[in-house]
Amino acid sequence: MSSQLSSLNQWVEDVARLTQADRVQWCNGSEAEAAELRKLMLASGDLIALNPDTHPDCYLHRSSPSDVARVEHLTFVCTEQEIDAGPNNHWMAPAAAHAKMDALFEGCMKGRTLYVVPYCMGPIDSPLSRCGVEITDSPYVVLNMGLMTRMGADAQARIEREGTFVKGLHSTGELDPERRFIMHFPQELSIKSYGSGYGGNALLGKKCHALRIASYQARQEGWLAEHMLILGLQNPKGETHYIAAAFPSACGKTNLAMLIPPEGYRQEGWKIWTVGDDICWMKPGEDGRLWAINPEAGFFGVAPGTSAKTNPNALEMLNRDAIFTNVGLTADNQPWWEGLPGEPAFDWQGRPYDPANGPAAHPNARFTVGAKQCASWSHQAEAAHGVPISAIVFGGRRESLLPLVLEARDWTHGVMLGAAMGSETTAAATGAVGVLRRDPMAMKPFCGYNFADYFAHWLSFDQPGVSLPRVFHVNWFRKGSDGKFIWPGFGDNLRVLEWMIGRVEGQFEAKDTLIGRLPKSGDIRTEGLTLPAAAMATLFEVDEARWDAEYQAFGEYLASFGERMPAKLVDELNAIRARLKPAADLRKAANG
Ligand SMILES: Nc1nc2c(ncn2[C@@H]2O[C@H](COP(=O)(O)OP(=O)(O)OP(=O)(O)O)[C@@H](O)[C@H]2O)c(=O)[nH]1
Ligand SMILES: O=C([O-])CC(=O)C(=O)O
Ligand SMILES: [Mn+2]
Repeated sequence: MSSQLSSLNQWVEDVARLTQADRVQWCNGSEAEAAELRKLMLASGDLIALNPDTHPDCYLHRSSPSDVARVEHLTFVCTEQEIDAGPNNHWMAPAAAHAKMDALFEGCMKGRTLYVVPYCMGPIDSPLSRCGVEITDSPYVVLNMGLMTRMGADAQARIEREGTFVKGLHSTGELDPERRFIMHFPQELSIKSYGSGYGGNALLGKKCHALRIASYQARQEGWLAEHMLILGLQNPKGETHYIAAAFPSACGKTNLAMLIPPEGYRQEGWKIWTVGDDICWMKPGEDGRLWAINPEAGFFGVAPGTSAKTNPNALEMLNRDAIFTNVGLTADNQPWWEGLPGEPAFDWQGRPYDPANGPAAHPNARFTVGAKQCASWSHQAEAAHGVPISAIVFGGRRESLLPLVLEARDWTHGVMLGAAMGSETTAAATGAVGVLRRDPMAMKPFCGYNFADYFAHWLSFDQPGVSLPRVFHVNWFRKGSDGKFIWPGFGDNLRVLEWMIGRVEGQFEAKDTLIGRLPKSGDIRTEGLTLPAAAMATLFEVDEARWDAEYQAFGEYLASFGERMPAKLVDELNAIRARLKPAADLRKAANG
């Protein structure tokens, strides 16, 4: 027996003893295994079969009402030194965290089955991929990991060959919010999660491994683990450019990744290919470009708002072999959420629908589905070497200030634009919704180490001989004085992607401004849109005084990290501020 196998076996044995599980089941990822689990869950009521005529092999799962989103206040990064986790993370000393968690795990699987779930994040034969094993007592987690990762025998074989793997230990426990913690030990490549059965808290391959642990590893090994979608944009000449985009949770990654071009663009031959919708691992290749893989094999997407109008590709892939979590039901047992036609009969908690109780679907209701069911799924998503990235896009949900699109002058400025990201909060995490918060690179909840070191890591990619992607910032969410979104968004976002790729190919000039490069009037095509007269002007308005205030706050944020913050980033910001201030004063005097 290889030593890896024995270390895996040893760990499983130790956990089985600690948790006092009734039985241990090694998962091989077969269809028979999944069918057996579904049968078990249908019998226990953990799954409800949906209408077999409209939704064959589709199921509904209802979470405990107090367990419907990620819990950032209960999520910890446990490095030896607190400063390595940084002010951007909650921290606990590893020894204290292990003691706390092991006390919770002690005897917690009595009467339950312990599932051993080996998985590979990324194509099974890719050097960019990394493996892990999740131990869980939740069959829901096993089913979801089966859809979201390359799970089972092949992954186990790679682990036995390779040696290192991330150890993730999970129990739903009693689903008591007072006994719930998500702990990360990046220096040990391990995760302990207790008391939640929900998505990002429980499917440990996703946010816990592929972002928090992987970002830490990536820094040491010279790559990047990011909260980004990856799409291929094919132009009428048949050439495909790949774009990676970071938007915070519930800010449009899945929608952009599956975009269907507006009618006129379709006729010209434009097409979007989906490589990933949530996570991107990228590394400089021998040619100096960044090459990216999607470590996931499925989609765990936000259901509400998904419709034939906003995301037809997603809707179409959800009518078979899918799991729905916390959606409503129609009278004939179809899944229902706000944004779909028809009427709900039951809400996400199984109560007869009553608008007085709020929406029928929980705002963070999700679907889980294998990626291959997506009509726009890219053949390149399985490529071991990944895809070359031409453009990196940052974006947030901002009702004012941020223009529709902005291009960075160079890599350092691009890193600054990413670091300066802010977004209004959404239902993807528990807490108030719609509050502006800083969310650098959409990684605030997911970076497994000190943001100051993270920004330095990003800056370090600018080396002689590299050809880094161009960097952009977008905002689909700017609102007019009527309180409505100005930009139509969704499919029409292609118009903005077209401009970006035009910039990459040297087809368009841009307008240099104090905050970055903006499109020249007319370069973003608006034919076929019915926009209010001044819409484009409003979308690109630059208010120097408000930018100065924004960047003053950003400067204070950077300063809050102290000495560790790279001077290069601070200098970049200060150089911009030095020009903004006089411009703001000048404008004030002119208006004055
Ligand atoms: N106005 C507007 N809303 C959008 C646009 N794209 C997405 N949305 C809305 O944003 C919400 C979330 O979109 P998703 O694409 O699921 O977000 P995500 O970034 O993939 O979310 P996570 O899975 O949580 O990481 C949905 O309610 C969408 O309808 C857009 O271009 N304009
Ligand atoms: O992690 C989750 O639960 C879902 C998700 O993609 C996010 O919140 O960004
Ligand atoms: Mn996400």
